[in-house]
Amino acid sequence: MFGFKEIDDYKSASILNEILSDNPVDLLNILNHKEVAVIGAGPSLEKIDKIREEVIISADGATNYLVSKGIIPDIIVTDLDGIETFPNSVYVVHAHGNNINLLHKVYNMTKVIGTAQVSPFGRINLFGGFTDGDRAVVIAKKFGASKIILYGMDFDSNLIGKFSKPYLLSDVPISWIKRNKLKIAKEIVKLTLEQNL
Ligand SMILES: Nc1ncnc2c1ncn2[C@@H]1O[C@H](COP(=O)(O)OP(=O)(O)OP(=O)(O)O)[C@@H](O)[C@H]1O
Ligand SMILES: Nc1nc2c(c(=O)[nH]1)N=C(CO)CN2
Ligand SMILES: [Mg+2]
Repeated sequence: MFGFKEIDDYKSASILNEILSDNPVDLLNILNHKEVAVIGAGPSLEKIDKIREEVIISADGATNYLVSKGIIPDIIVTDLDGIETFPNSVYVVHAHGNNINLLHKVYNMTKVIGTAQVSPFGRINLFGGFTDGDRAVVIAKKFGASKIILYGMDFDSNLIGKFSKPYLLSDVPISWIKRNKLKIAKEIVKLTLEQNL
């Protein structure tokens, strides 16, 4: 559907594997039995009033807005094209065929877990999920969150939120690719939140 090339996904994952050091981050310790807020970069992001949950996970571009408001996420899930500020959070960095040129951003991070959409190897994990937002939900669920609350997750919107990419000055009409990415994200979030594991 999107024309992503598996060989490029492997290339990106291999480079990330080389960049990462053995630096175990215990996601279970952060997330198990916790109430978790997952923050996306939809247009409603700027309307967030208060985040009451114990743990905050931001999805890529949403991080820039949160940090500008003085909110430092505990965990940042990113494919590197939205994030432009690097607080001392735990990062879950996703390598794929279209972000090889952005992997240098990992040098700005100290606590990093690598993921990719290929079979796991070395320091590369495969937790599931597709976009940064739904992967954040999958991770929260996998590592034992007791409750997951979504903010800025506007899957049916006709707009891409302006914090999605650093170069956007306002919300913009949704592209074909983003609409279809959000469709997949919505389905994964629904199925993940329905799970009673
Ligand atoms: N209307 C929306 N616009 C942008 N993001 C949205 C929207 N609704 C929900 N989101 C969620 O917010 C997350 C963070 O947004 P961002 O655009 O930075 O994500 P991304 O997954 O890195 O996307 P991309 O593939 O464009 O790099 C998305 O992954 C998505 O799950
Ligand atoms: N190669 C490639 N893989 C992806 C991409 C992408 O843009 N390129 N976007 C994703 C969800 O945002 C998930 N996976
Ligand atoms: Mg991104």
